[in-house]
Amino acid sequence: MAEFVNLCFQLNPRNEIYLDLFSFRFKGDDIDEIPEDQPNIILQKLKENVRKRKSEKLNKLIVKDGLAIEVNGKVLKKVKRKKDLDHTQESHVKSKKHKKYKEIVEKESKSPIPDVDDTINLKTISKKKKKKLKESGHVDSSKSVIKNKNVNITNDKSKKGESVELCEVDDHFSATNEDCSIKEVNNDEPSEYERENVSKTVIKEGPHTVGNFTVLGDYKVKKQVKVKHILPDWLEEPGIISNSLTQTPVEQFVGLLDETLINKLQENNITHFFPVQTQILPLLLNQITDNNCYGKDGYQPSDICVSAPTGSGKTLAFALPVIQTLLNRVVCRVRALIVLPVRDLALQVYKVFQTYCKGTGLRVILLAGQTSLAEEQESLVIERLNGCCSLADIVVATPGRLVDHINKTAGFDLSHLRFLVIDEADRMMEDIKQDWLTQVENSVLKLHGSGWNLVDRRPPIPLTVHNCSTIRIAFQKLLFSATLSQDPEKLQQLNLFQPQLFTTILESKSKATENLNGTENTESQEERGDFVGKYTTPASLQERHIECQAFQKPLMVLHCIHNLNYRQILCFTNSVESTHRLFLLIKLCGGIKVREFSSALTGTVRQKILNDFASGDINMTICSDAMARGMDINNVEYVILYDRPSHIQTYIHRVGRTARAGKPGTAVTILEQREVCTYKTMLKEAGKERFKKLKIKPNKLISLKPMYDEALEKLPAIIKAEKQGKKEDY
Ligand SMILES: Nc1ncnc2c1ncn2[C@@H]1O[C@H](COP(=O)(O)OP(=O)(O)OP(=O)(O)O)[C@@H](O)[C@H]1O
Repeated sequence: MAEFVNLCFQLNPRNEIYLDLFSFRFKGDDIDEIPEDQPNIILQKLKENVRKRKSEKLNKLIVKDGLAIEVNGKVLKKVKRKKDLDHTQESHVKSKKHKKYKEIVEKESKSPIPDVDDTINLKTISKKKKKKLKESGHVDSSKSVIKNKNVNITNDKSKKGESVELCEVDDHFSATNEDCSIKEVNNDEPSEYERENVSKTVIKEGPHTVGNFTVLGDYKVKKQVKVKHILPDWLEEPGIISNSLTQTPVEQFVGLLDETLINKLQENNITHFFPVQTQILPLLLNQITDNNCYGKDGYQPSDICVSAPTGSGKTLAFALPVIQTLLNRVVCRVRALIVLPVRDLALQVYKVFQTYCKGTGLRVILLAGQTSLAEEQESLVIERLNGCCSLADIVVATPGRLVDHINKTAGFDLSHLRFLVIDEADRMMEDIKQDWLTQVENSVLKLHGSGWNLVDRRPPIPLTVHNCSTIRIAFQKLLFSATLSQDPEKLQQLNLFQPQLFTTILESKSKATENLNGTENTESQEERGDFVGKYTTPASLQERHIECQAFQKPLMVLHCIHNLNYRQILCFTNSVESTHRLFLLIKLCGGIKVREFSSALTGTVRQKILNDFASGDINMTICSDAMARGMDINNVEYVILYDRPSHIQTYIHRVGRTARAGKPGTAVTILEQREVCTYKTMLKEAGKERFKKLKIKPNKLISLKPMYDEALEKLPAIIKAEKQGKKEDY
């Protein structure tokens, strides 16, 4: 019941209490009108709340910043500074209500409030009065001075941006003339937290007299709550990966990296390592033991989380250590599992593993629905006399197919898993709800045999001396993404063990850290908390935006193609439908080899489009977000964001299809006027403060208009025909 009463109060912002309960109806501030014989609990609560609110409001009878005054629930907009308020003593009106409130507040808060005699009450200056004053010439329209014998309010509008409006002052605008000691009456003692974290800045100017007039003091009370980032140490102090792709020669890794792998790198024209590789490779390679079952010195190795820009070479950063760790394996078992959100991506990573495993004897299998489940099962497990044997050392899979195999493939055994790599980890966390991770963990972390085990695979437990006494088979999770969430709550879902974070931070911050030469001060610590949830884009990426009206968006794409001569373009839309429509339109206009790429196409067709694009047979691909994440397409020079993405993560991944591996690239976002502000706010999340706008002269569009209009005319007929099943094969 009490909650219901509270609700009533919350619902009515003007402090008018409507309580229509048990057919009693109370309205307004007159709590004394509420009959005493009503249900006690309601009445008590009701009265209590009225008092509380009134006392709160009295507290707010304050000349606040810019003199925004709240009286009786009404916010009086801006009455300008105290110097504009020359109140006379004669304008002082003793307010009965004020007395009544004072009693209530004193009773409740036991803290004195200014005596009414010491206050100046600025009585109602209604709009009507204002009008009358205006009419009678008491108001100077240029300066909005209300001249009155007693009241003289000046609103100087001359200052730019300070709109001034005199509003109705209903009841009581009170302030003392003696010592200007209207203070916030604080009924509640500040809590421990408030004492520590809320700093109050009071800027106060005392009253002074000008002739017979007393000018009230103005003061501002600003409460500033210091929000402290309280993060676990591993998130608070990550390893920093440089955003500029400075390179370390591969030769420096001779001795650490197996010769076979160094040769393979050279075969693939990789002579230098990128920062993410320089950072992660030694860390993981140093954990390799003779028997790859165990971590270094028998300890369980830390899980690793990496957040580095798109195209910075994350795939090799996990592929090389995984392959090298497994090089000496004797029995073929599934020891590395790489999970990716979509099939195309899984296929891409599978190809990288195949390249570097060739000739090593390690077997890599793709479980992503490329072939039927039965075919995948055949390639995964073989039945021998002594039971099922694994045919794969490394499995690259999508979560759906992986779960299918865990549940349906006899002999698919993950109990020897050494690495679980989760690529595009933030996207994969969304799929956690599908429970794939629990299923994998259940398959991996089961006890070997029963009773006491010398080696076991229990879920991660706190690292204590006692827990270290049993040797554990190493099981390490490696998380990679360009937009890895650093939200501890989300990461918690992944059951990480002693995790370590490596992240790229915004340039200015890294410089600040560099300047400190490794010594930390308070400032750098504050900044450190700042990069949580912030993402970086490749240093070689140029970002632009075009502002236009909604109907002009296709014209802007045509402008990029025909006037700016953009080629090797990936153009992102927000849906499969708009991908198709835009594709038809661009195709009808001609002048460029264009294809569409979306989840509506089969895997084989999608692969063909990717290959054609990479070889230059196609100059433009219109796509949905199916291509936004992780896809490493050779040759992308321009990315056009035809529709504004709703999240910064989507933006980062889309624009990250170009400017990969240190190559130059340009991303252009087409925005409707109304979207510009949201776009800029979104980009500020990625630390972007400067926005470059592509200005397009109207006459540049005129030449494109006939072509565009003609295409638009033809479009409905084509779409209609398609709906009737007459789909043209492009
Ligand atoms: N050290 C290197 N030298 C030259 N090229 C490299 C190097 N490492 C990786 N690459 C190339 O850079 C491209 C991008 O690599 P990769 O796909 O691993 O990036 P990524 O960080 O995973 O990007 P995304 O976040 O978009 O998935 C690939 O074509 C890869 O072959």
